[in-house]
Amino acid sequence: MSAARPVHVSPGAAHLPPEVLRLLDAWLPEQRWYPVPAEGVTHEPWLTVTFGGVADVVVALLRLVGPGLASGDESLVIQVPLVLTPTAEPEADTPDTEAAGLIGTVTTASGTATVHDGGVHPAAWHAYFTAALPGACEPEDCAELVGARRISGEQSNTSVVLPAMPHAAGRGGMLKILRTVALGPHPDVVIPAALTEAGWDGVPRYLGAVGLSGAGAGTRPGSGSGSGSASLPDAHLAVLSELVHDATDGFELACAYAARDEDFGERALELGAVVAQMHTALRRALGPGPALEPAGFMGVLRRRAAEAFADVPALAPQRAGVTALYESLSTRLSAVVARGDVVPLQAIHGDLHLGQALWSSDGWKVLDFEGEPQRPVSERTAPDLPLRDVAGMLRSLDYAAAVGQATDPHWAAHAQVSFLEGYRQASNGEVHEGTAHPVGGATSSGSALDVGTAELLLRALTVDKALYEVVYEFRHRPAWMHIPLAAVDRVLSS
Ligand SMILES: Nc1ncnc2c1ncn2[C@@H]1O[C@H](COP(=O)(O)OP(=O)(O)O)[C@@H](O)[C@H]1O
Ligand SMILES: O=P(O)(O)O[C@H]1O[C@H](CO)[C@@H](O[C@H]2O[C@H](CO)[C@@H](O)[C@H](O)[C@H]2O)[C@H](O)[C@H]1O
Repeated sequence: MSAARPVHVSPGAAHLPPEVLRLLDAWLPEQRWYPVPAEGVTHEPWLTVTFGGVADVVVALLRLVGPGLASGDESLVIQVPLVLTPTAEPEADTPDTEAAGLIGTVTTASGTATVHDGGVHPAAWHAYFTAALPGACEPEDCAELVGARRISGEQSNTSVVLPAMPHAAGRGGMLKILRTVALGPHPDVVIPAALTEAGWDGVPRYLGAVGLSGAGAGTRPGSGSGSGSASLPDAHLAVLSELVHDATDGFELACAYAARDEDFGERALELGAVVAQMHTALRRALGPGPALEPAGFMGVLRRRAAEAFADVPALAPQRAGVTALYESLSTRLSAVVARGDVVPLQAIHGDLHLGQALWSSDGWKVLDFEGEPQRPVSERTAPDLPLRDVAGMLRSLDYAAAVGQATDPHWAAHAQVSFLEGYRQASNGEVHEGTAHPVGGATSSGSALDVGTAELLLRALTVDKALYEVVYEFRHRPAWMHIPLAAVDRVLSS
Protein backbone atom coordinates (compact mmCIF):
# COMPACT_ATOMS: atom_id res chain seq x y z
CA MET A 1 0.00 0.00 0.00
CA SER A 2 1.11 3.55 -0.73
CA ALA A 3 -0.29 7.04 -0.13
CA ALA A 4 -2.42 8.75 -2.80
CA ARG A 5 -0.26 9.66 -5.76
CA PRO A 6 0.38 13.36 -6.23
CA VAL A 7 -0.70 14.85 -9.54
CA HIS A 8 1.89 17.04 -11.28
CA VAL A 9 0.74 19.72 -13.68
CA SER A 10 2.92 21.45 -16.32
CA PRO A 11 1.95 24.16 -18.79
CA GLY A 12 1.52 23.45 -22.52
CA ALA A 13 2.75 20.24 -24.10
CA ALA A 14 5.45 19.34 -21.56
CA HIS A 15 6.33 15.59 -21.84
CA LEU A 16 4.56 15.42 -25.21
CA PRO A 17 6.66 15.64 -28.37
CA PRO A 18 5.10 17.29 -31.45
CA GLU A 19 4.96 13.87 -33.15
CA VAL A 20 2.44 12.69 -30.52
CA LEU A 21 0.35 15.83 -30.91
CA ARG A 22 0.21 15.27 -34.67
CA LEU A 23 -0.95 11.71 -34.11
CA LEU A 24 -3.72 13.01 -31.83
CA ASP A 25 -4.89 15.57 -34.40
CA ALA A 26 -5.93 12.71 -36.68
CA TRP A 27 -7.20 10.35 -33.97
CA LEU A 28 -9.24 12.66 -31.73
CA PRO A 29 -12.06 13.63 -34.11
CA GLU A 30 -12.93 9.94 -34.58
CA GLN A 31 -13.63 9.43 -30.89
CA ARG A 32 -17.28 9.17 -29.76
CA TRP A 33 -16.60 11.54 -26.85
CA TYR A 34 -15.10 14.27 -29.08
CA PRO A 35 -17.51 17.07 -28.21
CA VAL A 36 -17.85 19.17 -31.39
CA PRO A 37 -17.85 18.70 -35.17
CA ALA A 38 -14.12 18.54 -35.97
CA GLU A 39 -14.05 20.65 -39.11
CA GLY A 40 -11.64 23.59 -38.72
CA VAL A 41 -10.88 22.73 -35.09
CA THR A 42 -7.28 22.62 -33.84
CA HIS A 43 -5.95 21.23 -30.56
CA GLU A 44 -3.92 23.63 -28.47
CA PRO A 45 -1.99 22.07 -25.57
CA TRP A 46 -3.11 23.80 -22.36
CA LEU A 47 -1.71 21.65 -19.52
CA THR A 48 0.01 18.31 -19.18
CA VAL A 49 -0.59 16.10 -16.14
CA THR A 50 1.61 13.31 -14.83
CA PHE A 51 1.30 11.14 -11.74
CA GLY A 52 4.04 10.83 -9.09
CA GLY A 53 5.94 7.57 -9.43
CA VAL A 54 4.34 6.68 -12.79
CA ALA A 55 6.70 7.02 -15.75
CA ASP A 56 4.65 6.34 -18.83
CA VAL A 57 1.21 7.89 -18.23
CA VAL A 58 0.80 11.43 -19.53
CA VAL A 59 -2.50 13.28 -19.65
CA ALA A 60 -2.88 15.98 -22.29
CA LEU A 61 -5.42 18.71 -21.61
CA LEU A 62 -6.11 20.25 -25.01
CA ARG A 63 -8.07 23.40 -25.75
CA LEU A 64 -10.33 23.17 -28.79
CA VAL A 65 -9.78 26.22 -30.97
CA GLY A 66 -11.92 26.99 -34.00
CA PRO A 67 -14.75 28.97 -35.54
CA GLY A 68 -17.69 29.41 -33.18
CA LEU A 69 -15.84 27.94 -30.18
CA ALA A 70 -15.40 29.90 -26.96
CA SER A 71 -11.86 30.97 -26.07
CA GLY A 72 -9.82 31.71 -22.93
CA ASP A 73 -11.32 30.45 -19.66
CA GLU A 74 -14.51 29.46 -21.47
CA SER A 75 -12.64 27.19 -23.94
CA LEU A 76 -13.72 23.61 -24.37
CA VAL A 77 -10.91 21.49 -22.94
CA ILE A 78 -10.66 17.77 -23.63
CA GLN A 79 -8.78 15.27 -21.49
CA VAL A 80 -6.61 12.76 -23.35
CA PRO A 81 -4.82 10.24 -21.12
CA LEU A 82 -1.96 8.54 -22.97
CA VAL A 83 0.39 5.69 -22.22
CA LEU A 84 3.77 6.20 -23.89
CA THR A 85 5.86 3.05 -23.95
CA PRO A 86 9.41 2.95 -25.34
CA THR A 87 9.69 0.20 -27.93
CA ALA A 88 12.34 -1.17 -30.25
CA GLU A 89 10.01 -1.86 -33.19
CA PRO A 90 7.07 0.21 -34.47
CA GLU A 91 3.86 -1.74 -33.74
CA ALA A 92 1.70 -2.61 -36.76
CA ASP A 93 -1.85 -1.22 -36.74
CA THR A 94 -4.31 -4.16 -36.71
CA PRO A 95 -7.87 -4.56 -35.39
CA ASP A 96 -6.35 -6.20 -32.27
CA THR A 97 -3.98 -3.34 -31.52
CA GLU A 98 -6.78 -0.84 -32.11
CA ALA A 99 -8.97 -2.63 -29.58
CA ALA A 100 -6.08 -2.43 -27.10
CA GLY A 101 -6.10 1.33 -27.65
CA LEU A 102 -3.05 1.69 -29.88
CA ILE A 103 -3.12 5.17 -31.38
CA GLY A 104 0.19 4.80 -33.18
CA THR A 105 3.97 4.70 -32.93
CA VAL A 106 6.22 7.76 -32.95
CA THR A 107 9.94 8.11 -33.48
CA THR A 108 11.56 11.15 -31.92
CA ALA A 109 15.13 12.18 -31.06
CA SER A 110 14.84 10.16 -27.85
CA GLY A 111 13.71 6.94 -29.55
CA THR A 112 10.60 5.07 -30.66
CA ALA A 113 7.49 4.79 -28.47
CA THR A 114 4.01 3.37 -28.82
CA VAL A 115 1.15 5.70 -27.93
CA HIS A 116 -1.93 4.07 -26.38
CA ASP A 117 -5.27 5.58 -25.41
CA GLY A 118 -5.14 5.72 -21.58
CA GLY A 119 -8.93 5.40 -21.47
CA VAL A 120 -8.60 1.70 -22.27
CA HIS A 121 -5.18 1.04 -20.71
CA PRO A 122 -4.64 -0.52 -17.24
CA ALA A 123 -1.54 1.64 -16.57
CA ALA A 124 -3.64 4.81 -16.86
CA TRP A 125 -6.54 3.31 -14.87
CA HIS A 126 -4.08 2.51 -12.11
CA ALA A 127 -2.67 6.06 -12.15
CA TYR A 128 -6.13 7.65 -11.79
CA PHE A 129 -7.29 5.09 -9.24
CA THR A 130 -4.30 5.63 -6.97
CA ALA A 131 -4.60 9.41 -7.34
CA ALA A 132 -8.23 9.22 -6.20
CA LEU A 133 -7.88 6.84 -3.27
CA PRO A 134 -5.27 7.25 -0.55
CA GLY A 135 -3.57 4.00 0.39
CA ALA A 136 -4.32 2.29 -2.89
CA CYS A 137 -2.23 -0.46 -4.42
CA GLU A 138 0.93 -0.70 -6.54
CA PRO A 139 0.42 -1.82 -10.17
CA GLU A 140 2.25 -5.12 -9.81
CA ASP A 141 -0.03 -6.41 -7.02
CA CYS A 142 -3.12 -4.31 -7.45
CA ALA A 143 -5.93 -6.65 -6.48
CA GLU A 144 -8.38 -3.71 -6.71
CA LEU A 145 -7.92 -3.54 -10.48
CA VAL A 146 -8.37 -7.25 -11.20
CA GLY A 147 -11.01 -7.70 -13.90
CA ALA A 148 -11.15 -3.96 -14.69
CA ARG A 149 -12.81 -3.19 -18.02
CA ARG A 150 -13.96 -0.10 -19.85
CA ILE A 151 -17.67 -0.03 -20.51
CA SER A 152 -18.52 0.15 -24.17
CA GLY A 153 -21.30 2.07 -25.85
CA GLU A 154 -22.23 5.61 -26.66
CA GLN A 155 -20.58 7.46 -23.79
CA SER A 156 -19.61 11.13 -23.46
CA ASN A 157 -16.85 10.12 -21.03
CA THR A 158 -14.79 7.00 -20.40
CA SER A 159 -16.00 4.78 -17.56
CA VAL A 160 -14.13 1.78 -16.18
CA VAL A 161 -15.73 -0.95 -14.05
CA LEU A 162 -13.53 -2.14 -11.17
CA PRO A 163 -15.38 -5.28 -10.05
CA ALA A 164 -12.85 -6.31 -7.38
CA MET A 165 -12.42 -2.96 -5.63
CA PRO A 166 -13.36 -3.23 -1.95
CA HIS A 167 -15.27 -0.45 -0.17
CA ALA A 168 -17.12 0.03 3.10
CA ALA A 169 -20.34 -1.55 1.82
CA GLY A 170 -18.87 -4.39 -0.25
CA ARG A 171 -17.04 -4.63 -3.53
CA GLY A 172 -17.00 -2.90 -6.91
CA GLY A 173 -16.16 0.57 -8.15
CA MET A 174 -16.71 2.75 -11.21
CA LEU A 175 -13.93 5.06 -12.36
CA LYS A 176 -15.14 7.80 -14.69
CA ILE A 177 -12.51 9.71 -16.65
CA LEU A 178 -14.09 13.05 -17.61
CA ARG A 179 -13.41 13.75 -21.27
CA THR A 180 -14.49 17.39 -21.21
CA VAL A 181 -12.68 19.22 -18.43
CA ALA A 182 -14.24 22.34 -16.95
CA LEU A 183 -12.54 25.11 -15.03
CA GLY A 184 -13.76 24.96 -11.44
CA PRO A 185 -15.31 22.11 -9.46
CA HIS A 186 -17.01 19.63 -11.78
CA PRO A 187 -20.72 19.00 -11.15
CA ASP A 188 -20.25 15.23 -11.62
CA VAL A 189 -17.95 15.31 -8.58
CA VAL A 190 -19.50 17.99 -6.41
CA ILE A 191 -23.12 16.82 -6.66
CA PRO A 192 -22.69 13.07 -5.99
CA ALA A 193 -20.27 13.97 -3.17
CA ALA A 194 -22.83 16.30 -1.58
CA LEU A 195 -25.71 13.82 -2.02
CA THR A 196 -23.61 10.98 -0.57
CA GLU A 197 -22.61 13.14 2.39
CA ALA A 198 -26.27 14.04 2.91
CA GLY A 199 -27.06 10.31 3.10
CA TRP A 200 -29.31 10.16 0.02
CA ASP A 201 -29.04 6.65 -1.39
CA GLY A 202 -30.55 7.34 -4.81
CA VAL A 203 -27.07 8.01 -6.16
CA PRO A 204 -24.13 5.51 -6.33
CA ARG A 205 -21.98 6.32 -3.29
CA TYR A 206 -19.18 8.80 -4.07
CA LEU A 207 -15.72 7.51 -3.09
CA GLY A 208 -13.15 10.01 -4.39
CA ALA A 209 -11.93 12.20 -7.24
CA VAL A 210 -8.81 13.33 -9.10
CA GLY A 211 -8.28 17.07 -9.46
CA LEU A 212 -5.58 19.49 -10.59
CA SER A 213 -5.16 21.81 -7.66
CA GLY A 214 -5.87 19.66 -4.65
CA ALA A 215 -9.19 18.44 -3.34
CA GLY A 216 -11.85 20.72 -4.85
CA ALA A 217 -15.23 21.31 -3.27
CA GLY A 218 -16.94 18.05 -2.55
CA THR A 219 -13.92 15.77 -2.84
CA ARG A 220 -12.57 13.74 0.07
CA PRO A 221 -10.01 15.66 2.09
CA GLY A 222 -6.56 14.67 0.89
CA SER A 223 -7.78 12.86 -2.20
CA GLY A 224 -6.73 13.71 -5.69
CA SER A 225 -4.05 16.17 -4.61
CA GLY A 226 -2.47 18.32 -7.26
CA SER A 227 1.06 19.58 -6.97
CA GLY A 228 -0.18 22.38 -4.74
CA SER A 229 0.72 25.51 -6.69
CA ALA A 230 -1.60 28.39 -5.88
CA SER A 231 -1.62 29.37 -9.57
CA LEU A 232 -3.02 26.05 -10.75
CA PRO A 233 -6.55 26.12 -12.09
CA ASP A 234 -9.17 24.20 -10.18
CA ALA A 235 -10.51 21.35 -12.32
CA HIS A 236 -11.53 17.75 -11.85
CA LEU A 237 -10.25 14.94 -14.07
CA ALA A 238 -11.95 11.80 -12.79
CA VAL A 239 -14.44 10.53 -10.22
CA LEU A 240 -14.70 7.20 -8.40
CA SER A 241 -17.99 5.81 -7.09
CA GLU A 242 -19.50 2.55 -5.94
CA LEU A 243 -20.56 0.09 -8.60
CA VAL A 244 -24.30 -0.62 -8.68
CA HIS A 245 -24.48 -4.39 -9.06
CA ASP A 246 -26.82 -6.20 -11.44
CA ALA A 247 -28.08 -2.89 -12.70
CA THR A 248 -30.12 -2.42 -15.84
CA ASP A 249 -29.81 0.77 -17.81
CA GLY A 250 -33.12 2.64 -17.51
CA PHE A 251 -33.35 3.31 -21.24
CA GLU A 252 -32.74 -0.34 -22.16
CA LEU A 253 -35.31 -1.40 -19.59
CA ALA A 254 -37.93 1.03 -20.92
CA CYS A 255 -37.21 0.07 -24.55
CA ALA A 256 -37.65 -3.62 -23.68
CA TYR A 257 -41.04 -2.84 -22.06
CA ALA A 258 -42.01 -0.75 -25.10
CA ALA A 259 -40.99 -3.53 -27.50
CA ARG A 260 -43.40 -5.87 -25.67
CA ASP A 261 -46.05 -3.12 -25.35
CA GLU A 262 -45.79 -3.85 -21.63
CA ASP A 263 -47.08 -1.26 -19.18
CA PHE A 264 -44.12 0.74 -17.79
CA GLY A 265 -46.41 2.63 -15.39
CA GLU A 266 -45.15 1.15 -12.12
CA ARG A 267 -41.46 1.65 -12.93
CA ALA A 268 -42.21 5.18 -14.17
CA LEU A 269 -44.15 5.98 -11.00
CA GLU A 270 -41.19 4.85 -8.86
CA LEU A 271 -38.81 6.84 -11.04
CA GLY A 272 -40.94 9.96 -10.66
CA ALA A 273 -40.75 9.57 -6.89
CA VAL A 274 -36.94 9.16 -6.98
CA VAL A 275 -36.55 12.27 -9.13
CA ALA A 276 -38.68 14.26 -6.66
CA GLN A 277 -36.59 12.94 -3.75
CA MET A 278 -33.44 13.87 -5.67
CA HIS A 279 -34.67 17.45 -6.00
CA THR A 280 -35.39 17.61 -2.28
CA ALA A 281 -31.98 16.12 -1.43
CA LEU A 282 -30.22 18.58 -3.77
CA ARG A 283 -32.04 21.53 -2.25
CA ARG A 284 -31.12 20.40 1.25
CA ALA A 285 -27.51 19.49 0.45
CA LEU A 286 -26.63 22.50 -1.70
CA GLY A 287 -29.15 25.07 -0.53
CA PRO A 288 -31.86 26.95 -2.38
CA GLY A 289 -30.92 29.10 -5.36
CA PRO A 290 -32.09 32.59 -6.28
CA ALA A 291 -35.55 33.36 -7.65
CA LEU A 292 -36.21 32.87 -11.36
CA GLU A 293 -35.84 36.13 -13.22
CA PRO A 294 -38.17 35.92 -16.25
CA ALA A 295 -36.23 38.17 -18.66
CA GLY A 296 -32.92 36.34 -18.13
CA PHE A 297 -34.59 32.92 -18.19
CA MET A 298 -36.46 33.65 -21.42
CA GLY A 299 -33.27 35.14 -22.92
CA VAL A 300 -31.46 31.82 -22.39
CA LEU A 301 -34.37 29.78 -23.83
CA ARG A 302 -34.48 32.03 -26.91
CA ARG A 303 -30.72 31.94 -27.41
CA ARG A 304 -30.69 28.13 -27.24
CA ALA A 305 -33.51 27.93 -29.73
CA ALA A 306 -31.70 30.36 -32.06
CA GLU A 307 -28.55 28.21 -31.86
CA ALA A 308 -30.55 25.08 -32.71
CA PHE A 309 -32.22 26.81 -35.69
CA ALA A 310 -28.82 27.98 -36.91
CA ASP A 311 -27.31 24.49 -36.58
CA VAL A 312 -30.12 22.40 -38.09
CA PRO A 313 -31.90 23.68 -41.21
CA ALA A 314 -34.60 20.97 -40.88
CA LEU A 315 -35.93 22.92 -37.88
CA ALA A 316 -36.90 25.99 -39.93
CA PRO A 317 -40.66 25.19 -40.12
CA GLN A 318 -40.83 25.13 -36.30
CA ARG A 319 -39.38 28.57 -35.73
CA ALA A 320 -42.67 30.51 -35.66
CA GLY A 321 -44.33 28.01 -33.29
CA VAL A 322 -41.40 28.05 -30.87
CA THR A 323 -41.32 31.85 -30.91
CA ALA A 324 -45.05 32.03 -30.13
CA LEU A 325 -44.81 29.46 -27.31
CA TYR A 326 -41.93 31.35 -25.69
CA GLU A 327 -43.82 34.62 -26.08
CA SER A 328 -46.83 33.22 -24.17
CA LEU A 329 -44.57 31.86 -21.45
CA SER A 330 -42.75 35.16 -21.14
CA THR A 331 -46.04 37.00 -20.63
CA ARG A 332 -47.24 34.55 -17.99
CA LEU A 333 -43.95 34.47 -16.06
CA SER A 334 -43.86 38.26 -15.99
CA ALA A 335 -47.39 38.23 -14.57
CA VAL A 336 -46.32 35.72 -11.87
CA VAL A 337 -43.47 37.98 -10.80
CA ALA A 338 -45.61 41.12 -11.07
CA ARG A 339 -48.05 39.69 -8.52
CA GLY A 340 -45.14 39.13 -6.12
CA ASP A 341 -44.78 35.36 -6.45
CA VAL A 342 -41.34 33.78 -6.38
CA VAL A 343 -40.20 30.81 -8.45
CA PRO A 344 -37.04 29.57 -6.73
CA LEU A 345 -34.19 27.90 -8.59
CA GLN A 346 -31.92 25.19 -7.18
CA ALA A 347 -29.29 22.65 -8.17
CA ILE A 348 -30.79 20.08 -10.53
CA HIS A 349 -29.49 17.13 -12.55
CA GLY A 350 -29.48 19.09 -15.80
CA ASP A 351 -29.35 16.25 -18.37
CA LEU A 352 -31.79 13.78 -16.94
CA HIS A 353 -32.92 10.94 -19.17
CA LEU A 354 -33.54 7.22 -18.75
CA GLY A 355 -29.92 6.37 -19.58
CA GLN A 356 -28.92 8.31 -16.46
CA ALA A 357 -30.98 6.01 -14.27
CA LEU A 358 -30.10 2.45 -13.29
CA TRP A 359 -32.74 -0.03 -12.21
CA SER A 360 -31.32 -2.31 -9.51
CA SER A 361 -32.57 -4.63 -6.77
CA ASP A 362 -32.29 -1.53 -4.60
CA GLY A 363 -34.60 0.55 -6.82
CA TRP A 364 -33.63 3.42 -9.14
CA LYS A 365 -30.19 5.08 -8.90
CA VAL A 366 -29.47 8.36 -10.66
CA LEU A 367 -26.13 8.94 -12.43
CA ASP A 368 -24.11 11.48 -14.33
CA PHE A 369 -24.60 14.97 -12.91
CA GLU A 370 -22.42 16.54 -15.58
CA GLY A 371 -25.31 18.44 -17.21
CA GLU A 372 -25.73 18.67 -20.97
CA PRO A 373 -22.12 18.17 -22.13
CA GLN A 374 -22.55 20.49 -25.13
CA ARG A 375 -23.34 23.51 -22.93
CA PRO A 376 -20.76 25.85 -21.31
CA VAL A 377 -20.07 24.75 -17.73
CA SER A 378 -21.23 28.07 -16.23
CA GLU A 379 -24.65 27.41 -17.77
CA ARG A 380 -24.64 23.76 -16.69
CA THR A 381 -23.95 24.46 -13.02
CA ALA A 382 -26.25 27.48 -12.63
CA PRO A 383 -29.26 26.89 -10.33
CA ASP A 384 -32.23 25.97 -12.47
CA LEU A 385 -35.81 24.75 -12.44
CA PRO A 386 -36.38 21.17 -11.23
CA LEU A 387 -39.04 21.02 -13.91
CA ARG A 388 -36.22 20.90 -16.47
CA ASP A 389 -35.33 17.40 -15.19
CA VAL A 390 -39.00 16.40 -15.35
CA ALA A 391 -39.09 17.49 -19.00
CA GLY A 392 -35.93 15.45 -19.66
CA MET A 393 -37.55 12.24 -18.38
CA LEU A 394 -40.75 12.87 -20.34
CA ARG A 395 -38.66 13.22 -23.50
CA SER A 396 -36.80 10.04 -22.68
CA LEU A 397 -39.98 8.01 -22.28
CA ASP A 398 -40.96 9.24 -25.74
CA TYR A 399 -37.57 8.06 -27.09
CA ALA A 400 -38.11 4.66 -25.45
CA ALA A 401 -41.47 4.26 -27.21
CA ALA A 402 -39.89 5.18 -30.57
CA VAL A 403 -36.69 3.12 -30.20
CA GLY A 404 -38.52 0.15 -28.62
CA GLN A 405 -41.13 0.43 -31.42
CA ALA A 406 -44.12 0.26 -29.12
CA THR A 407 -47.19 -0.49 -31.21
CA ASP A 408 -49.53 0.74 -28.49
CA PRO A 409 -49.96 4.43 -29.42
CA HIS A 410 -50.56 5.29 -25.74
CA TRP A 411 -47.45 3.57 -24.35
CA ALA A 412 -45.39 6.77 -23.97
CA ALA A 413 -48.27 8.94 -22.76
CA HIS A 414 -49.21 6.37 -20.11
CA ALA A 415 -45.63 6.09 -18.84
CA GLN A 416 -45.32 9.89 -18.82
CA VAL A 417 -48.51 10.33 -16.79
CA SER A 418 -47.30 7.71 -14.29
CA PHE A 419 -43.91 9.42 -14.01
CA LEU A 420 -45.60 12.77 -13.33
CA GLU A 421 -47.88 11.13 -10.78
CA GLY A 422 -44.88 9.60 -8.93
CA TYR A 423 -43.16 12.98 -8.99
CA ARG A 424 -46.27 14.76 -7.76
CA GLN A 425 -46.95 12.30 -4.93
CA ALA A 426 -43.37 12.41 -3.63
CA SER A 427 -43.25 16.21 -3.94
CA ASN A 428 -46.52 16.56 -2.07
CA GLY A 429 -44.83 15.09 0.98
CA GLU A 430 -42.52 18.07 0.79
CA VAL A 431 -45.25 20.69 0.66
CA HIS A 432 -45.94 20.02 4.34
CA GLU A 433 -42.42 21.25 5.03
CA GLY A 434 -43.09 24.37 3.00
CA THR A 435 -40.27 23.78 0.53
CA ALA A 436 -41.60 22.65 -2.79
CA HIS A 437 -44.44 22.89 -5.21
CA PRO A 438 -45.69 19.52 -6.45
CA VAL A 439 -45.25 20.41 -10.09
CA GLY A 440 -43.16 23.41 -10.88
CA GLY A 441 -40.54 23.64 -8.17
CA ALA A 442 -42.00 26.89 -6.88
CA THR A 443 -42.26 27.44 -3.15
CA SER A 444 -45.51 26.64 -1.43
CA SER A 445 -45.09 29.45 1.09
CA GLY A 446 -47.57 31.83 -0.51
CA SER A 447 -45.88 31.78 -3.91
CA ALA A 448 -46.72 28.98 -6.25
CA LEU A 449 -46.97 28.78 -10.00
CA ASP A 450 -50.57 28.51 -11.08
CA VAL A 451 -51.32 25.28 -12.92
CA GLY A 452 -51.63 27.01 -16.31
CA THR A 453 -48.18 28.62 -16.02
CA ALA A 454 -46.61 25.40 -14.70
CA GLU A 455 -48.03 23.48 -17.67
CA LEU A 456 -46.84 26.09 -20.14
CA LEU A 457 -43.41 26.05 -18.52
CA LEU A 458 -43.26 22.27 -18.81
CA ARG A 459 -44.19 22.49 -22.52
CA ALA A 460 -41.52 25.13 -23.12
CA LEU A 461 -38.86 23.12 -21.27
CA THR A 462 -39.87 20.04 -23.24
CA VAL A 463 -39.42 21.97 -26.50
CA ASP A 464 -36.08 23.34 -25.25
CA LYS A 465 -34.91 19.77 -24.53
CA ALA A 466 -36.21 18.44 -27.85
CA LEU A 467 -34.37 21.22 -29.72
CA TYR A 468 -31.17 20.26 -27.87
CA GLU A 469 -31.82 16.65 -28.89
CA VAL A 470 -32.36 17.57 -32.55
CA VAL A 471 -28.90 19.18 -32.56
CA TYR A 472 -27.44 16.20 -30.67
CA GLU A 473 -28.93 13.71 -33.15
CA PHE A 474 -27.94 15.87 -36.13
CA ARG A 475 -24.32 15.66 -34.93
CA HIS A 476 -24.17 12.11 -33.61
CA ARG A 477 -27.09 9.94 -34.81
CA PRO A 478 -28.89 11.49 -37.81
CA ALA A 479 -31.06 8.38 -38.21
CA TRP A 480 -32.76 9.27 -34.89
CA MET A 481 -33.31 12.95 -35.63
CA HIS A 482 -36.95 12.30 -36.51
CA ILE A 483 -37.69 11.39 -32.85
CA PRO A 484 -37.10 14.84 -31.29
CA LEU A 485 -38.28 16.60 -34.49
CA ALA A 486 -41.67 14.90 -34.17
CA ALA A 487 -41.75 15.84 -30.49
CA VAL A 488 -41.23 19.53 -31.25
CA ASP A 489 -44.14 19.31 -33.71
CA ARG A 490 -46.35 17.51 -31.21
CA VAL A 491 -45.75 19.90 -28.33
CA LEU A 492 -46.28 22.93 -30.54
CA SER A 493 -49.57 21.61 -31.87
CA SER A 494 -50.90 20.42 -28.48
N1 LIG B 1 -21.83 3.49 -10.26
C1 LIG B 1 -22.22 2.78 -11.31
N2 LIG B 1 -22.57 1.47 -11.19
C2 LIG B 1 -22.95 0.73 -12.26
N3 LIG B 1 -22.99 1.20 -13.52
C3 LIG B 1 -22.67 2.49 -13.71
C4 LIG B 1 -22.26 3.35 -12.63
N4 LIG B 1 -21.96 4.56 -13.13
C5 LIG B 1 -22.17 4.47 -14.46
N5 LIG B 1 -22.60 3.24 -14.80
C6 LIG B 1 -22.89 2.77 -16.19
O1 LIG B 1 -22.04 3.48 -17.05
C7 LIG B 1 -22.81 4.20 -18.02
C8 LIG B 1 -22.13 5.53 -18.30
O2 LIG B 1 -22.06 6.30 -17.13
P1 LIG B 1 -22.31 7.87 -17.18
O3 LIG B 1 -21.94 8.40 -15.85
O4 LIG B 1 -23.70 8.15 -17.65
O5 LIG B 1 -21.24 8.32 -18.28
P2 LIG B 1 -21.29 9.29 -19.55
O6 LIG B 1 -21.18 10.68 -19.00
O7 LIG B 1 -20.09 8.89 -20.34
O8 LIG B 1 -22.58 9.05 -20.29
C9 LIG B 1 -24.19 4.34 -17.40
O9 LIG B 1 -25.20 4.44 -18.37
C10 LIG B 1 -24.31 3.06 -16.61
O10 LIG B 1 -24.76 2.01 -17.44
O1 LIG C 1 -24.24 10.57 -23.02
P1 LIG C 1 -24.84 11.58 -22.10
O2 LIG C 1 -25.52 10.97 -20.97
O3 LIG C 1 -23.89 12.62 -21.73
O4 LIG C 1 -26.04 12.37 -22.87
C1 LIG C 1 -25.99 12.67 -24.26
O5 LIG C 1 -26.26 11.48 -24.99
C2 LIG C 1 -27.60 10.93 -24.81
C3 LIG C 1 -27.71 9.69 -25.68
O6 LIG C 1 -26.77 8.74 -25.32
C4 LIG C 1 -28.66 11.95 -25.19
O7 LIG C 1 -29.95 11.43 -24.86
C5 LIG C 1 -30.94 11.36 -25.87
O8 LIG C 1 -31.04 10.01 -26.33
C6 LIG C 1 -31.50 9.08 -25.31
C7 LIG C 1 -31.61 7.72 -25.98
O9 LIG C 1 -30.35 7.28 -26.40
C8 LIG C 1 -32.84 9.49 -24.72
O10 LIG C 1 -33.22 8.61 -23.69
C9 LIG C 1 -32.76 10.90 -24.19
O11 LIG C 1 -34.03 11.32 -23.73
C10 LIG C 1 -32.26 11.84 -25.28
O12 LIG C 1 -32.08 13.16 -24.75
C11 LIG C 1 -28.45 13.20 -24.34
O13 LIG C 1 -29.42 14.18 -24.75
C12 LIG C 1 -27.02 13.74 -24.56
O14 LIG C 1 -26.80 14.85 -23.73
